[in-house]
Amino acid sequence: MYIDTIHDAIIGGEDELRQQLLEYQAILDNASLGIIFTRDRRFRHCNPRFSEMYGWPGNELIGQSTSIVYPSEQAFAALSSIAGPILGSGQRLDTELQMKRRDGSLFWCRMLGRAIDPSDHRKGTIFIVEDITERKNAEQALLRAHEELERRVQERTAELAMANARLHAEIQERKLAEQQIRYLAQHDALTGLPNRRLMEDRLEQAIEMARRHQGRVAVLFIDLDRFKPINDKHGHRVGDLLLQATAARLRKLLRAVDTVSRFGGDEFILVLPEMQSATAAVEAAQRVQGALAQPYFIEDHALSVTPSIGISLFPEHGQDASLLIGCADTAMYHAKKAGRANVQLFDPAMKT
Ligand SMILES: Nc1nc2c(ncn2[C@@H]2O[C@H](COP(=O)(O)OP(=O)(O)OP(=O)(O)O)[C@@H](O)[C@H]2O)c(=O)[nH]1
Repeated sequence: MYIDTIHDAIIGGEDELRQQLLEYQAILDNASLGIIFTRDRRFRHCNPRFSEMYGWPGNELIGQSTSIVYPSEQAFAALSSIAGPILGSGQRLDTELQMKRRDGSLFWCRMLGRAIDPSDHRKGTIFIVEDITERKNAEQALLRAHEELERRVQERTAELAMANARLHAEIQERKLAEQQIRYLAQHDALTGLPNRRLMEDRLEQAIEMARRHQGRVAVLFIDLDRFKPINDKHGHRVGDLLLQATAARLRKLLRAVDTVSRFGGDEFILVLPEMQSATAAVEAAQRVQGALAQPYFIEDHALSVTPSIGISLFPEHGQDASLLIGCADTAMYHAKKAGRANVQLFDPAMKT
């Protein structure tokens, strides 16, 4: 069909020119890319591949406005505003855009354009068009797959962060539980004071330290006098409150290095490291006695209870915790025998 046009265009019938035109025509007819010539934004010429790509058979596009293959007037205007300056300056237009087939369906194109003579736009423009729908679809599928992957990674990261937070919380809970168990194993439930086991540990440590520095440790064994009648008269509950109040008073008297513990029942043991002398230990015991002898006001009852206190000293009375506790107990027993409410320093003669 294009052959006729070329025949018409050949004036003079020079064989060489005719041959050249036939060759160009063959290129256009067989190109796998769509090729068009436009002038004044109208189709002047389009090759079979272009007609096939856009669904316009034969010469139907020739003479029509090029806007007919754009999805909308706006899309056409947008492309024109980009293409105008590029083509006018002699550069090659290279763009990707959606175009419209005759049946209204859209497809993706790569469009290359160049003015035939940039200095004279009336000479028209040549456009080469490639259908890149498959590549675009593949790109979009890849993009969607990438987005999906990104979403899953984020989801998984969030899940892991939550699992991590749960794990941390569990570890924290377990640590707290362990701390609580350790605390309960080392403290007296009623008064919150260190229990016998913890006191013995601390006493061993104090002995070790004193041994290294040629120091002295005092052990004060305190037993409340006639505590049983308070229980009997006011009830066990008041007795408990009195034991708690006693513990609070003892705590107040002590230095940071000292340990006050509940040994059991109405018995308390004080471990006083860094003791200068036996006299200093006796004075400390007397201060304890004075503080405990003050009346207690518990649930409208004014209660008085005195302590009997026995003292032993490291290194004079024993080399380990159990010996020192035994000596302090013996001294306390002597305080009871001496009429209660007094302080006794251990003397080996007490054991005989
Ligand atoms: N309320 C209360 N009483 C307790 C607790 N533990 C032991 N007791 C009581 O404390 C009393 C201790 O009595 P003892 O030390 O033997 O005798 P006491 O009456 O203090 O007399 P002396 O020590 O000889 O002066 C007993 O009646 C125990 O039942 C406790 O946790 N709470």
